[in-house]
Amino acid sequence: MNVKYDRNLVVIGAGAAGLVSAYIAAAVKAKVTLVESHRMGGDCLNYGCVPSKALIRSAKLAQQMRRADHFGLEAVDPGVSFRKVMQRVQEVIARVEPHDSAERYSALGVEVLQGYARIVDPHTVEVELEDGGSVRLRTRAIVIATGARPFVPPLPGIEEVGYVTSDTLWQEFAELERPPRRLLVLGGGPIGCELAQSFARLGSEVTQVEMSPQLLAREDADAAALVEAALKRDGVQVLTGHRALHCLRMGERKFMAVQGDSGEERIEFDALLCAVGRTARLSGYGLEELGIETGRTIETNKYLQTLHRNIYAAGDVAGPYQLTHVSAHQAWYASVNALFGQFKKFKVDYRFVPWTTFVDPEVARVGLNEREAKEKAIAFEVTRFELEELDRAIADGAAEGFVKVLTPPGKDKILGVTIVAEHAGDLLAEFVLAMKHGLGLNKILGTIHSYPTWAEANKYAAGEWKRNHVPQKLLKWLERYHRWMRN
Ligand SMILES: Cc1cc2nc3c(=O)[nH]c(=O)nc-3n(C[C@H](O)[C@H](O)[C@H](O)COP(=O)(O)OP(=O)(O)OC[C@H]3O[C@@H](n4cnc5c(N)ncnc54)[C@H](O)[C@@H]3O)c2cc1C
Ligand SMILES: NC(=O)c1ccc[n+]([C@@H]2O[C@H](COP(=O)([O-])OP(=O)(O)OC[C@H]3O[C@@H](n4cnc5c(N)ncnc54)[C@H](O)[C@@H]3O)[C@@H](O)[C@H]2O)c1
Repeated sequence: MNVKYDRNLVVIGAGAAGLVSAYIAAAVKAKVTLVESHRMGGDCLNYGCVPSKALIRSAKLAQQMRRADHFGLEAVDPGVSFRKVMQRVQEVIARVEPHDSAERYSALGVEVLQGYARIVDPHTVEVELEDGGSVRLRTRAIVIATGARPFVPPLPGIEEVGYVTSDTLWQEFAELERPPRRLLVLGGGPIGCELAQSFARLGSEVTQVEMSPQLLAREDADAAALVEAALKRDGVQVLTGHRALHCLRMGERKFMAVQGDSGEERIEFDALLCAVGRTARLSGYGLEELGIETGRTIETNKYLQTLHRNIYAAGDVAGPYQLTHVSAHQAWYASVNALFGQFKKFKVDYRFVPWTTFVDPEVARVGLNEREAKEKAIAFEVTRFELEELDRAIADGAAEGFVKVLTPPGKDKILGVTIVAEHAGDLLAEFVLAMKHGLGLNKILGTIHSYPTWAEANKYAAGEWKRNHVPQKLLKWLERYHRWMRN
């Protein structure tokens, strides 16, 4: 049978994964349609990375103003107008928006449809258009990039007390002149930590509840301990090892009951922020009807293909990471495999995925940390360089943190790096490049780093490794040689 399609690719969802998938398809001259039901740019631009980083910037400045006396200036009360801070957040979104806009993508050759997409059969996508009516698109391949939404735990009483999530807080708090007086942050992951610190710095009394024994449960204990200390310094009351039980409303007063080692306690709050993870969007657009398997995310093979081999998934809906740059990375595989898979397919490569949590100091990681190396029974050595030794960190008044590198015993190959530092996310890039291209610590040590920069910390970590691995026999021999030269 000779089947004809009107399109090579339909991409559902215009967040990081969908935008990049459509971009690549258009760049290689495929006929591609991108469907978005809500806002172009998805979570990252509208509710995630961009607004949170804009808020973090204002919060950091407020804290620096309070600490100005550490720099020989007069410490001042920043006099926060929260409404203006939130206005700036929206301005930042507006500045970034054109990068993800329908106009830009149309100009790149992508057909952009505003509407809700549903997969009717493996080659047909029906779109309920925003401005009325619907269209049916016949396509060779589909990329599902529908993202994730905040998970709200089914705690008894939570609906009665009310809550915000990363999806709603930007709107709900927009008009507040002051940030909520008592903010309860549920969750000690990246969202909880970034926002708890920011709100504390902007003037809220923040209590953060996390059921794991440490914040940022995926990171090593030494990194998490520095984050906890930093949050506490900013006034956050950190309750790790505490599980939320239920919420309670008494008139205007709102409480959460939490269970810790020392029993149950009640925390009173004015606003509750739920940051206990994000769940993939899996229903309402055809997955069930087509029998596409889902667990926490859409199940795919290593080529990002679903059960139906012409339907691919990328981004938060595919997992296992929930990061913008991983969504973009997966998008390359999904779109290239969808368009050229009949010639060659590529397995998605997760070996060198970096990530940064933008607390102050930042926590950045690539590859293994100690916790994972132990879990996987991988032999490793640890090399640490402390930032209190770094000239630039001292000059900047931020000499707190470390660069920690894991290597196989006796070898300079980099297995993984954790950095806790003011600019950890940027510092990490050198190690990501090194790991990706098989460069060891000797190569980093042999590279000139300008003085005085934060990047020197990477070189000093490599230097630390070298010092610990100088062959002792050779040193003894050199000592004898120099003695002989003196005589
Ligand atoms: C507060 C916060 C801070 C974050 N900070 C960072 C950070 O600093 N760095 C980082 O890397 N990541 C960060 N993230 C995570 C990052 O935002 C996500 O990993 C990323 O946005 C995922 O992109 P995506 O394309 O998979 O999904 P999304 O951005 O969620 O896009 C999916 C899109 O699909 C649309 N859609 C869904 N169903 C349909 C349908 N049936 N028809 C049409 N359209 C549909 C949705 O409307 C949505 O726009 C943060 C997230 C949050 C919440
Ligand atoms: N800088 C970044 O890259 C960045 C920033 C924000 C978000 N993100 C992405 O968004 C994802 C979601 O972030 P998140 O912080 O919402 O989720 P998360 O899953 O990373 O962390 C949620 C935390 O909430 C805790 N928790 C769950 N239920 C609880 C309960 N009932 N009581 C107490 N604690 C409870 C969990 O133990 C966990 O530590 C992240 O995994 C990340 O991929 C990335």
